[in-house]
Amino acid sequence: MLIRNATLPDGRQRDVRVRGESIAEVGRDLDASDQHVIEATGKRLFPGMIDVHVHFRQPGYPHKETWESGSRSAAAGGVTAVVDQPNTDPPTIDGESFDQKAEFAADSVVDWGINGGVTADWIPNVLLRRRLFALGEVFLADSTGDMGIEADLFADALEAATDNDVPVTVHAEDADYFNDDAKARDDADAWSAFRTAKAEEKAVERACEVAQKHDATIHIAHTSTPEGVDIASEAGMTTEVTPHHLLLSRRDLSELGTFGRMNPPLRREKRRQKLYERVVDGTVDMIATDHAPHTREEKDAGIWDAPSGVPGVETVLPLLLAEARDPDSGLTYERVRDLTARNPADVFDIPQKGAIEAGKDADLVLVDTTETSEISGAALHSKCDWTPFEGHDAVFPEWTMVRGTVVYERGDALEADDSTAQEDVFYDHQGENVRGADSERLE
Ligand SMILES: NC(=O)N[C@@H](CC(=O)O)C(=O)O
Ligand SMILES: [Zn+2]
Ligand SMILES: [Zn+2]
Repeated sequence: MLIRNATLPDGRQRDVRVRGESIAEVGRDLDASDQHVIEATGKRLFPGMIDVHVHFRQPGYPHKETWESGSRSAAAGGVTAVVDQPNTDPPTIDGESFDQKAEFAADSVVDWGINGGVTADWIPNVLLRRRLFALGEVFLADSTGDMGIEADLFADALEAATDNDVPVTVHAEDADYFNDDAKARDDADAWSAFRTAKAEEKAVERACEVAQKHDATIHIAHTSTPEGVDIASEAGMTTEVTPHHLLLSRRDLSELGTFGRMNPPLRREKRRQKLYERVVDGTVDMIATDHAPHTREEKDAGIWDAPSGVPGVETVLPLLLAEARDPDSGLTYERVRDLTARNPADVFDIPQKGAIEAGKDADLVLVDTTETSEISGAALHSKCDWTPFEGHDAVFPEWTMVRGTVVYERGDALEADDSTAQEDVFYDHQGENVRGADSERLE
Protein backbone atom coordinates (compact mmCIF):
# COMPACT_ATOMS: atom_id res chain seq x y z
CA MET A 1 0.00 0.00 0.00
CA LEU A 2 1.25 3.46 -0.87
CA ILE A 3 0.18 6.68 0.85
CA ARG A 4 0.91 9.24 -1.83
CA ASN A 5 2.21 12.76 -1.43
CA ALA A 6 1.45 13.31 2.24
CA THR A 7 2.76 16.36 4.08
CA LEU A 8 4.81 15.17 7.05
CA PRO A 9 4.78 17.14 10.35
CA ASP A 10 8.01 18.91 9.35
CA GLY A 11 6.45 20.10 6.09
CA ARG A 12 8.22 17.70 3.69
CA GLN A 13 6.01 16.02 1.11
CA ARG A 14 6.63 12.31 0.87
CA ASP A 15 5.18 9.00 -0.25
CA VAL A 16 4.97 6.38 2.48
CA ARG A 17 4.99 2.70 1.57
CA VAL A 18 3.40 0.31 4.07
CA ARG A 19 4.20 -3.37 3.83
CA GLY A 20 2.52 -5.72 6.30
CA GLU A 21 2.63 -4.09 9.73
CA SER A 22 5.53 -1.73 9.03
CA ILE A 23 6.61 1.32 7.13
CA ALA A 24 8.74 -0.04 4.28
CA GLU A 25 9.88 3.18 2.64
CA VAL A 26 9.54 6.95 2.89
CA GLY A 27 10.54 8.86 -0.25
CA ARG A 28 9.55 10.88 -3.29
CA ASP A 29 7.83 9.51 -6.38
CA LEU A 30 7.83 5.93 -5.10
CA ASP A 31 6.72 3.25 -7.54
CA ALA A 32 2.95 2.86 -7.28
CA SER A 33 2.39 0.01 -9.71
CA ASP A 34 0.65 -3.01 -8.17
CA GLN A 35 -0.03 -0.92 -5.09
CA HIS A 36 -3.20 0.11 -3.35
CA VAL A 37 -2.81 3.92 -3.37
CA ILE A 38 -4.20 6.24 -0.72
CA GLU A 39 -4.10 9.77 -2.06
CA ALA A 40 -2.88 12.26 0.57
CA THR A 41 -2.14 15.38 -1.45
CA GLY A 42 -2.85 18.45 0.66
CA LYS A 43 -3.23 16.34 3.82
CA ARG A 44 -0.89 15.87 6.76
CA LEU A 45 0.33 12.49 7.96
CA PHE A 46 1.27 12.11 11.62
CA PRO A 47 2.69 9.19 13.57
CA GLY A 48 -0.13 7.81 15.75
CA MET A 49 -0.24 9.28 19.23
CA ILE A 50 1.07 7.19 22.12
CA ASP A 51 -1.10 8.16 25.10
CA VAL A 52 0.76 6.89 28.15
CA HIS A 53 -2.05 7.70 30.58
CA VAL A 54 -5.61 6.41 30.18
CA HIS A 55 -8.14 4.77 32.49
CA PHE A 56 -10.17 2.26 30.47
CA ARG A 57 -12.00 1.02 33.62
CA GLN A 58 -11.94 -2.74 32.97
CA PRO A 59 -12.08 -4.84 35.01
CA GLY A 60 -14.47 -3.24 37.46
CA TYR A 61 -16.34 -0.30 35.95
CA PRO A 62 -17.48 -1.23 32.43
CA HIS A 63 -20.39 1.22 32.68
CA LYS A 64 -17.80 4.05 32.59
CA GLU A 65 -15.65 2.60 29.78
CA THR A 66 -14.53 -0.72 28.31
CA TRP A 67 -11.43 -1.60 26.35
CA GLU A 68 -13.62 -1.75 23.27
CA SER A 69 -15.25 1.67 23.71
CA GLY A 70 -12.10 3.32 25.03
CA SER A 71 -9.88 2.01 22.25
CA ARG A 72 -12.40 3.01 19.57
CA SER A 73 -12.47 6.47 21.06
CA ALA A 74 -8.66 6.46 20.92
CA ALA A 75 -8.60 5.35 17.27
CA ALA A 76 -11.16 8.01 16.29
CA GLY A 77 -8.82 10.59 17.84
CA GLY A 78 -5.63 9.37 16.16
CA VAL A 79 -4.24 7.58 19.22
CA THR A 80 -2.67 4.27 18.18
CA ALA A 81 -1.30 3.09 21.53
CA VAL A 82 -2.63 3.60 25.06
CA VAL A 83 -1.31 2.79 28.53
CA ASP A 84 -3.88 1.80 31.14
CA GLN A 85 -3.58 2.75 34.80
CA PRO A 86 -3.97 0.38 37.76
CA ASN A 87 -6.94 1.83 39.69
CA THR A 88 -9.42 -0.71 38.37
CA ASP A 89 -11.33 -3.35 40.38
CA PRO A 90 -9.39 -5.42 41.19
CA PRO A 91 -6.45 -3.01 41.16
CA THR A 92 -3.54 -4.15 38.97
CA ILE A 93 -1.10 -4.99 41.73
CA ASP A 94 -0.15 -8.65 41.24
CA GLY A 95 0.21 -11.32 38.59
CA GLU A 96 -3.40 -12.45 38.57
CA SER A 97 -4.82 -8.94 38.19
CA PHE A 98 -2.29 -8.16 35.45
CA ASP A 99 -3.25 -11.29 33.51
CA GLN A 100 -6.94 -10.57 33.96
CA LYS A 101 -6.53 -7.05 32.58
CA ALA A 102 -4.45 -8.33 29.67
CA GLU A 103 -7.43 -10.52 28.70
CA PHE A 104 -9.70 -7.46 28.60
CA ALA A 105 -7.08 -5.57 26.61
CA ALA A 106 -7.47 -8.19 23.88
CA ASP A 107 -10.64 -6.24 22.92
CA SER A 108 -8.55 -3.18 22.08
CA VAL A 109 -8.35 -2.02 18.45
CA VAL A 110 -5.21 0.00 19.25
CA ASP A 111 -1.95 -1.21 20.77
CA TRP A 112 -1.65 -1.04 24.52
CA GLY A 113 0.43 -1.22 27.65
CA ILE A 114 -0.63 -2.03 31.19
CA ASN A 115 0.79 -0.28 34.25
CA GLY A 116 1.10 -1.92 37.64
CA GLY A 117 0.06 -0.22 40.86
CA VAL A 118 1.44 0.03 44.35
CA THR A 119 -0.65 -0.60 47.48
CA ALA A 120 0.17 -2.22 50.82
CA ASP A 121 -0.98 -5.52 49.21
CA TRP A 122 0.97 -5.41 45.98
CA ILE A 123 3.19 -8.32 45.02
CA PRO A 124 6.29 -6.69 43.52
CA ASN A 125 8.25 -9.84 42.68
CA VAL A 126 5.47 -11.20 40.52
CA LEU A 127 4.07 -7.96 39.12
CA LEU A 128 7.41 -6.53 38.05
CA ARG A 129 8.16 -9.67 36.04
CA ARG A 130 5.03 -9.37 33.92
CA ARG A 131 5.23 -7.41 30.64
CA LEU A 132 4.41 -4.22 32.48
CA PHE A 133 4.60 -0.89 30.69
CA ALA A 134 5.58 0.94 33.87
CA LEU A 135 4.98 0.91 37.58
CA GLY A 136 2.38 3.61 38.17
CA GLU A 137 0.67 5.85 38.35
CA VAL A 138 1.94 5.52 41.93
CA PHE A 139 -0.55 7.57 43.93
CA LEU A 140 1.18 9.79 46.49
CA ALA A 141 -2.30 11.05 47.48
CA ASP A 142 -5.76 9.52 47.10
CA SER A 143 -7.51 9.93 43.78
CA THR A 144 -10.21 7.79 42.11
CA GLY A 145 -9.76 4.31 43.63
CA ASP A 146 -8.21 5.55 46.91
CA MET A 147 -4.79 4.05 46.19
CA GLY A 148 -2.76 6.74 47.99
CA ILE A 149 0.34 5.32 49.74
CA GLU A 150 2.83 6.25 52.46
CA ALA A 151 6.24 7.75 51.67
CA ASP A 152 8.20 4.66 52.82
CA LEU A 153 6.29 2.41 50.48
CA PHE A 154 7.08 4.74 47.57
CA ALA A 155 10.81 4.44 48.24
CA ASP A 156 10.58 0.62 48.40
CA ALA A 157 8.54 0.48 45.20
CA LEU A 158 10.94 2.74 43.37
CA GLU A 159 13.85 0.56 44.36
CA ALA A 160 12.10 -2.64 43.30
CA ALA A 161 11.05 -1.19 39.94
CA THR A 162 14.49 0.20 39.21
CA ASP A 163 16.10 -3.16 40.05
CA ASN A 164 13.79 -4.72 37.45
CA ASP A 165 14.34 -2.01 34.80
CA VAL A 166 10.70 -0.97 34.98
CA PRO A 167 9.96 2.78 34.59
CA VAL A 168 8.02 4.54 37.36
CA THR A 169 5.26 7.14 36.95
CA VAL A 170 3.94 9.21 39.85
CA HIS A 171 0.70 11.00 40.71
CA ALA A 172 2.33 13.80 42.67
CA GLU A 173 0.11 15.54 45.19
CA ASP A 174 0.82 15.79 48.92
CA ALA A 175 -2.35 15.82 51.04
CA ASP A 176 -0.47 17.60 53.86
CA TYR A 177 -0.67 20.72 51.70
CA PHE A 178 -4.37 20.53 50.88
CA ASN A 179 -6.29 23.56 52.13
CA ASP A 180 -9.06 22.47 54.50
CA ASP A 181 -10.54 25.99 54.59
CA ALA A 182 -11.90 25.32 51.11
CA LYS A 183 -14.17 22.63 52.57
CA ALA A 184 -16.53 25.32 53.80
CA ARG A 185 -17.35 26.17 50.18
CA ASP A 186 -19.53 24.23 47.79
CA ASP A 187 -18.89 25.90 44.43
CA ALA A 188 -16.94 24.03 41.72
CA ASP A 189 -13.83 26.17 42.22
CA ALA A 190 -13.56 24.88 45.81
CA TRP A 191 -11.85 21.71 44.51
CA SER A 192 -9.05 23.80 42.98
CA ALA A 193 -8.77 25.84 46.19
CA PHE A 194 -8.57 22.58 48.19
CA ARG A 195 -6.00 20.60 46.19
CA THR A 196 -3.46 23.42 46.03
CA ALA A 197 -0.66 24.06 43.56
CA LYS A 198 1.67 23.85 46.57
CA ALA A 199 0.52 20.26 47.17
CA GLU A 200 1.76 19.35 43.69
CA GLU A 201 4.99 21.31 44.02
CA LYS A 202 5.87 19.67 47.35
CA ALA A 203 5.04 16.17 46.14
CA VAL A 204 7.08 16.57 42.95
CA GLU A 205 10.00 17.92 44.99
CA ARG A 206 9.83 15.00 47.42
CA ALA A 207 9.42 12.34 44.74
CA CYS A 208 12.39 13.71 42.80
CA GLU A 209 14.54 13.69 45.94
CA VAL A 210 13.69 10.06 46.60
CA ALA A 211 14.44 9.19 42.98
CA GLN A 212 17.80 10.97 43.04
CA LYS A 213 18.71 9.23 46.28
CA HIS A 214 18.10 5.89 44.54
CA ASP A 215 19.85 6.96 41.35
CA ALA A 216 16.59 6.42 39.52
CA THR A 217 14.53 8.47 37.10
CA ILE A 218 10.79 8.88 37.46
CA HIS A 219 8.09 10.31 35.23
CA ILE A 220 5.65 12.76 36.78
CA ALA A 221 2.09 12.17 35.56
CA HIS A 222 -0.31 15.01 34.75
CA THR A 223 1.83 17.93 35.99
CA SER A 224 -0.56 20.85 36.29
CA THR A 225 1.77 23.63 37.49
CA PRO A 226 4.82 25.36 35.99
CA GLU A 227 6.47 24.91 39.40
CA GLY A 228 6.04 21.13 39.24
CA VAL A 229 7.38 20.98 35.69
CA ASP A 230 10.44 23.07 36.54
CA ILE A 231 11.35 21.08 39.64
CA ALA A 232 11.04 17.77 37.81
CA SER A 233 12.93 18.96 34.77
CA GLU A 234 15.78 20.46 36.80
CA ALA A 235 16.06 17.16 38.69
CA GLY A 236 16.44 15.31 35.38
CA MET A 237 13.00 13.69 35.55
CA THR A 238 10.34 13.67 32.80
CA THR A 239 6.83 15.11 32.77
CA GLU A 240 3.52 14.85 30.99
CA VAL A 241 0.79 17.51 30.73
CA THR A 242 -2.88 16.79 30.05
CA PRO A 243 -4.94 18.62 27.43
CA HIS A 244 -7.25 19.96 30.17
CA HIS A 245 -4.43 21.52 32.19
CA LEU A 246 -3.00 22.90 28.95
CA LEU A 247 -6.21 24.45 27.64
CA LEU A 248 -8.57 25.00 30.59
CA SER A 249 -8.27 26.95 33.83
CA ARG A 250 -10.26 27.85 36.94
CA ARG A 251 -12.02 30.47 34.82
CA ASP A 252 -13.80 27.61 33.02
CA LEU A 253 -15.21 26.11 36.21
CA SER A 254 -18.21 28.42 36.39
CA GLU A 255 -19.40 26.77 33.19
CA LEU A 256 -18.03 23.24 33.72
CA GLY A 257 -19.16 22.88 37.34
CA THR A 258 -18.35 19.45 38.76
CA PHE A 259 -17.61 18.21 35.21
CA GLY A 260 -14.38 20.17 35.62
CA ARG A 261 -13.37 18.32 38.78
CA MET A 262 -10.23 16.23 38.39
CA ASN A 263 -6.93 15.48 40.15
CA PRO A 264 -4.81 17.48 40.08
CA PRO A 265 -7.43 20.20 39.62
CA LEU A 266 -7.60 23.06 37.12
CA ARG A 267 -5.29 25.95 38.02
CA ARG A 268 -5.39 29.72 37.69
CA GLU A 269 -5.23 31.16 34.17
CA LYS A 270 -1.73 32.64 34.80
CA ARG A 271 -0.38 29.21 35.75
CA ARG A 272 -2.02 27.66 32.73
CA GLN A 273 -0.27 30.12 30.45
CA LYS A 274 3.10 29.35 32.03
CA LEU A 275 2.43 25.65 31.64
CA TYR A 276 1.61 26.22 27.96
CA GLU A 277 4.95 28.04 27.52
CA ARG A 278 6.75 25.00 28.90
CA VAL A 279 4.92 22.73 26.52
CA VAL A 280 5.91 24.95 23.62
CA ASP A 281 9.58 25.36 24.65
CA GLY A 282 10.23 21.68 25.23
CA THR A 283 10.55 21.64 29.03
CA VAL A 284 7.51 19.35 29.14
CA ASP A 285 8.25 15.98 27.53
CA MET A 286 4.85 14.82 26.41
CA ILE A 287 1.11 15.25 26.38
CA ALA A 288 -0.94 12.43 27.93
CA THR A 289 -4.66 12.61 28.50
CA ASP A 290 -5.39 11.01 31.88
CA HIS A 291 -8.60 9.93 30.08
CA ALA A 292 -10.73 9.29 33.19
CA PRO A 293 -14.34 8.71 32.15
CA HIS A 294 -17.25 8.89 34.59
CA THR A 295 -20.89 8.95 33.54
CA ARG A 296 -22.91 12.14 33.36
CA GLU A 297 -25.07 10.87 36.24
CA GLU A 298 -22.02 10.26 38.44
CA LYS A 299 -20.54 13.68 37.70
CA ASP A 300 -23.83 15.45 38.28
CA ALA A 301 -23.36 15.70 42.07
CA GLY A 302 -22.11 18.18 44.65
CA ILE A 303 -18.45 19.26 44.37
CA TRP A 304 -17.40 17.11 47.35
CA ASP A 305 -19.26 14.02 46.10
CA ALA A 306 -18.68 14.01 42.32
CA PRO A 307 -15.89 11.66 41.16
CA SER A 308 -12.67 13.22 39.84
CA GLY A 309 -11.69 12.85 36.21
CA VAL A 310 -12.51 13.89 32.65
CA PRO A 311 -12.33 12.05 29.32
CA GLY A 312 -9.78 13.12 26.72
CA VAL A 313 -8.32 10.35 24.55
CA GLU A 314 -10.41 11.18 21.46
CA THR A 315 -9.99 14.96 21.57
CA VAL A 316 -6.33 15.38 22.47
CA LEU A 317 -4.66 15.23 19.06
CA PRO A 318 -7.55 17.09 17.35
CA LEU A 319 -7.20 19.92 19.92
CA LEU A 320 -3.40 20.08 19.56
CA LEU A 321 -3.69 20.20 15.77
CA ALA A 322 -6.17 23.06 16.04
CA GLU A 323 -3.66 24.87 18.30
CA ALA A 324 -0.85 24.24 15.81
CA ARG A 325 -2.92 25.80 13.01
CA ASP A 326 -2.67 29.10 14.89
CA PRO A 327 0.83 30.57 14.45
CA ASP A 328 0.32 32.73 17.55
CA SER A 329 0.09 29.63 19.76
CA GLY A 330 3.81 28.93 19.31
CA LEU A 331 2.95 25.23 18.99
CA THR A 332 4.17 23.80 15.68
CA TYR A 333 3.15 20.57 13.96
CA GLU A 334 6.63 19.22 14.65
CA ARG A 335 6.30 19.97 18.33
CA VAL A 336 2.89 18.26 18.38
CA ARG A 337 4.54 15.22 16.78
CA ASP A 338 7.27 15.21 19.45
CA LEU A 339 4.84 15.65 22.34
CA THR A 340 2.47 12.93 21.17
CA ALA A 341 4.68 10.31 19.50
CA ARG A 342 8.44 10.75 19.43
CA ASN A 343 9.00 11.65 23.08
CA PRO A 344 6.71 9.04 24.64
CA ALA A 345 8.46 6.41 22.48
CA ASP A 346 11.89 7.70 23.60
CA VAL A 347 11.15 8.17 27.29
CA PHE A 348 9.39 4.81 27.70
CA ASP A 349 11.60 2.92 25.29
CA ILE A 350 9.18 1.82 22.58
CA PRO A 351 11.71 1.71 19.73
CA GLN A 352 9.28 0.31 17.13
CA LYS A 353 6.90 3.27 17.43
CA GLY A 354 6.73 7.08 17.42
CA ALA A 355 8.09 8.07 14.00
CA ILE A 356 7.31 7.91 10.28
CA GLU A 357 10.48 6.08 9.25
CA ALA A 358 11.28 2.89 7.38
CA GLY A 359 11.23 -0.05 9.77
CA LYS A 360 8.82 1.45 12.29
CA ASP A 361 5.31 0.14 12.94
CA ALA A 362 2.87 1.66 10.44
CA ASP A 363 0.90 3.59 13.10
CA LEU A 364 -0.36 6.55 11.09
CA VAL A 365 -3.01 9.27 11.16
CA LEU A 366 -4.17 11.33 8.18
CA VAL A 367 -5.60 14.79 8.88
CA ASP A 368 -6.77 17.75 6.85
CA THR A 369 -5.51 20.79 8.74
CA THR A 370 -7.13 23.25 6.35
CA GLU A 371 -10.43 22.96 8.23
CA THR A 372 -11.63 22.61 11.80
CA SER A 373 -14.85 21.29 13.29
CA GLU A 374 -16.38 21.82 16.71
CA ILE A 375 -16.10 19.15 19.36
CA SER A 376 -19.42 17.68 20.41
CA GLY A 377 -19.57 15.20 23.31
CA ALA A 378 -22.50 13.37 21.74
CA ALA A 379 -20.42 12.56 18.63
CA LEU A 380 -17.51 11.00 20.56
CA HIS A 381 -17.09 7.22 20.78
CA SER A 382 -16.31 6.86 24.48
CA LYS A 383 -19.01 5.56 26.83
CA CYS A 384 -18.56 8.95 28.42
CA ASP A 385 -20.85 11.02 26.22
CA TRP A 386 -19.65 14.40 27.51
CA THR A 387 -16.42 16.37 27.19
CA PRO A 388 -14.96 19.38 28.97
CA PHE A 389 -14.05 20.67 25.49
CA GLU A 390 -17.59 21.03 24.09
CA GLY A 391 -17.53 23.55 21.23
CA HIS A 392 -13.71 23.78 21.02
CA ASP A 393 -12.15 23.82 17.54
CA ALA A 394 -10.53 20.56 16.52
CA VAL A 395 -8.99 18.71 13.57
CA PHE A 396 -10.26 15.12 13.67
CA PRO A 397 -8.49 12.36 11.74
CA GLU A 398 -9.79 11.15 8.39
CA TRP A 399 -8.42 7.72 9.17
CA THR A 400 -6.18 5.98 11.67
CA MET A 401 -3.92 3.02 10.96
CA VAL A 402 -2.44 0.62 13.53
CA ARG A 403 0.42 -1.59 12.35
CA GLY A 404 -0.66 -1.37 8.74
CA THR A 405 -4.40 -1.88 9.27
CA VAL A 406 -6.82 1.02 8.92
CA VAL A 407 -8.85 0.68 12.13
CA TYR A 408 -10.98 3.81 11.78
CA GLU A 409 -12.39 5.92 8.96
CA ARG A 410 -14.35 9.07 9.61
CA GLY A 411 -17.79 8.93 8.01
CA ASP A 412 -17.73 12.20 6.15
CA ALA A 413 -14.20 11.57 4.89
CA LEU A 414 -15.10 8.21 3.33
CA GLU A 415 -16.30 9.49 -0.01
CA ALA A 416 -15.35 13.07 -0.54
CA ASP A 417 -17.76 13.57 -3.45
CA ASP A 418 -20.78 12.08 -1.70
CA SER A 419 -22.40 14.79 0.38
CA THR A 420 -24.73 12.48 2.33
CA ALA A 421 -23.59 12.08 5.91
CA GLN A 422 -22.05 8.69 6.58
CA GLU A 423 -21.35 6.73 9.71
CA ASP A 424 -17.84 6.44 11.11
CA VAL A 425 -16.41 2.97 10.51
CA PHE A 426 -14.23 0.83 12.76
CA TYR A 427 -12.51 -2.24 11.40
CA ASP A 428 -11.65 -5.36 13.37
CA HIS A 429 -8.11 -5.33 14.59
CA GLN A 430 -6.37 -6.86 17.56
CA GLY A 431 -4.17 -4.43 19.42
CA GLU A 432 -0.98 -5.85 20.91
CA ASN A 433 1.00 -5.23 24.06
CA VAL A 434 3.76 -2.78 23.09
CA ARG A 435 6.06 -4.58 25.56
CA GLY A 436 5.76 -7.90 23.70
CA ALA A 437 3.40 -10.81 23.34
CA ASP A 438 4.53 -13.30 26.00
CA SER A 439 2.78 -13.17 29.33
CA GLU A 440 6.06 -13.20 31.27
CA ARG A 441 9.10 -11.04 30.73
CA LEU A 442 12.33 -12.83 29.98
CA GLU A 443 14.63 -12.75 32.97
N1 LIG B 1 -7.35 12.22 37.36
C1 LIG B 1 -8.49 11.99 37.96
O1 LIG B 1 -9.11 12.93 38.46
N2 LIG B 1 -9.01 10.75 38.08
C2 LIG B 1 -8.41 9.52 37.69
C3 LIG B 1 -7.36 9.07 38.63
C4 LIG B 1 -6.07 9.86 38.54
O2 LIG B 1 -5.43 9.91 37.48
O3 LIG B 1 -5.63 10.42 39.53
C5 LIG B 1 -9.49 8.45 37.57
O4 LIG B 1 -9.15 7.26 37.47
O5 LIG B 1 -10.69 8.77 37.62
ZN1 LIG C 1 -3.48 10.60 38.76
ZN1 LIG D 1 -4.70 8.99 35.98
